Amino acid sequence: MSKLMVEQVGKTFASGDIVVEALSDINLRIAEHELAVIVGPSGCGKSTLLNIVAGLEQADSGIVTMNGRSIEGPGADRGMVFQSYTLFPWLTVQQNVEFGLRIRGITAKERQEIARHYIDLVGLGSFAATLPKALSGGMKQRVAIARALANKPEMLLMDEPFGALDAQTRLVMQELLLTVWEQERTTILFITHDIDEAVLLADNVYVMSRRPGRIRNQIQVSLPRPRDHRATVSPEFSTIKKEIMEMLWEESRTAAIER
Ligand SMILES: Nc1ncnc2c1ncn2[C@@H]1O[C@H](COP(=O)(O)OP(=O)(O)OP(=O)(O)O)[C@@H](O)[C@H]1O
Repeated sequence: MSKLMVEQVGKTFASGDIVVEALSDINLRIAEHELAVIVGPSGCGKSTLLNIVAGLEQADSGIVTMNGRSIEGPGADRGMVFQSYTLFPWLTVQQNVEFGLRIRGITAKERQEIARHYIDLVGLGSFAATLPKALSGGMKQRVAIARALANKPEMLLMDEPFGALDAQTRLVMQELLLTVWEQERTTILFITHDIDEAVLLADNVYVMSRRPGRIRNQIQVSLPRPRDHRATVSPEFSTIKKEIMEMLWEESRTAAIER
């Protein structure tokens, strides 16, 4: 059984006279422990799909299940990391990471230990007592990842988490995510515009069509693991990247002709 099943999902937004069909007949199956990456033209409905899986939006049609159970709303079983930094500015790194555990009533000792583990895992061991304002963008996203993982989610949902970072930091964060995933093996659904990022991270890249978004292709990335940035110079990497670029280019070109 798939960890996540999205079957024939559709979503239309209507505000006043404006009706936008964001998603149409989306079908997606993500396996347990899979690192799944979604790419697609701008506005094709990637965030809408992720928000439906997160339970923040409701699909108009179709079914979304995790572990065979229907997703009805947000839950601690799905951790989210967004592009924008979402830390509580008045809480230290440690307190931010402990936040969800505190809400769930985990004892002080236990949540300190759990938080410490994840803070160390993302390489922020010496910043536990620091407030977010003293952290760089990359460090804030490390805290966001640690905070999401501390709740031991069944799945991590990541919407362009490195999109606001400079190229160098982004690379460091991609490698960090790969290391974290190798250790924790949490199932990840990750959205990006960056094809290099998609190929470097993914077990499978799901390419969406232009709006209304559908899953156009699934491309398996069988580059050896563990991976780091050196994988990006291999001939296999270039071949997969080219294949995805051509699909996306085709989508953009058709959209331009129809406009
Ligand atoms: N709450 C909303 N109300 C009305 N329209 C919306 C809403 N959310 C999304 N849309 C529309 O649905 C379409 C898909 O948006 P979505 O943000 O999911 O796309 P995306 O692929 O994530 O875009 P991008 O790559 O540019 O971030 C867009 O046309 C957007 O304007």
